[in-house]
Amino acid sequence: MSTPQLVVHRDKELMAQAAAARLITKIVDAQASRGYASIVLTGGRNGNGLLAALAGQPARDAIDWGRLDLWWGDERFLPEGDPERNVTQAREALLDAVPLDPKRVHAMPASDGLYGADVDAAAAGYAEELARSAGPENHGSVPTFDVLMLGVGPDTHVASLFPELPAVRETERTVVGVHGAPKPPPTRVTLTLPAIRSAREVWLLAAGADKAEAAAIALSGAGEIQAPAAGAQGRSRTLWLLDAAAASQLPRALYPPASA
Ligand SMILES: O=C1O[C@H](COP(=O)(O)O)[C@@H](O)[C@H](O)[C@H]1O
Repeated sequence: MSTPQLVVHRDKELMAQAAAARLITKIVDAQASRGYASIVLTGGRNGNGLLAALAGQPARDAIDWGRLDLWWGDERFLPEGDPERNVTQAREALLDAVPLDPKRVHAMPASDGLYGADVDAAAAGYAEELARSAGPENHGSVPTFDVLMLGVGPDTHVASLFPELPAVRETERTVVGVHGAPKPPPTRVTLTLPAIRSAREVWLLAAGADKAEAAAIALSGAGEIQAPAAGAQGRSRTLWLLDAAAASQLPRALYPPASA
């Protein structure tokens, strides 16, 4: 696993713009080298902020949207089209405005979908969908994600892995149902830490003063059961993208030499 690298931006607007530019470059590079890119989206304020910033960048046209696989790190288990669903918010922020191939947009199941209200069956179904897209080099579990993005909650949760809940302890399955999440809605679907750690690059997005304590805890050697963000690492790179407010409680030793 990779050691976390930090980039601190002046404020959340600049962070969203810079992260969007970084993502465009990653996608274009992956498409140039192997024909397609595979990205995992996150919900929450920072994830949606990045997508909205990307929607406004002229360089978005450099992406071949039809050769982009989109997956989700987690989903709030609600009916299709519910405004609180991460996919609904992502569609509004960006996805409805670009020519994606619908077959490559892998939304997590809704609570009125194929699996009805059975969140554990929905999680198993998404795990199967991931496995079907995996190649031999992936050992049959999940495809190679070029970039997997995660918002960081004020309690250090990432995806729907909340401190101390069973999902963050999962070591075998790639996707699980979450019951009793402390943040509404209580029922969710989430990738597990093993699935997250299969990504080439993991980017953690944290902007705002309410994320400062979480960032400091996760980056100061906390355990992943107590601080799930601490366990989110990519195989090649783990990148924390912060604004100054979210970085304000970091130990000085961690502060990156060049901040923008
Ligand atoms: O509920 C969720 O929260 C986290 C963090 O959201 P934020 O608004 O505090 O940035 C998000 O990453 C996750 O996808 C979402 O389901």
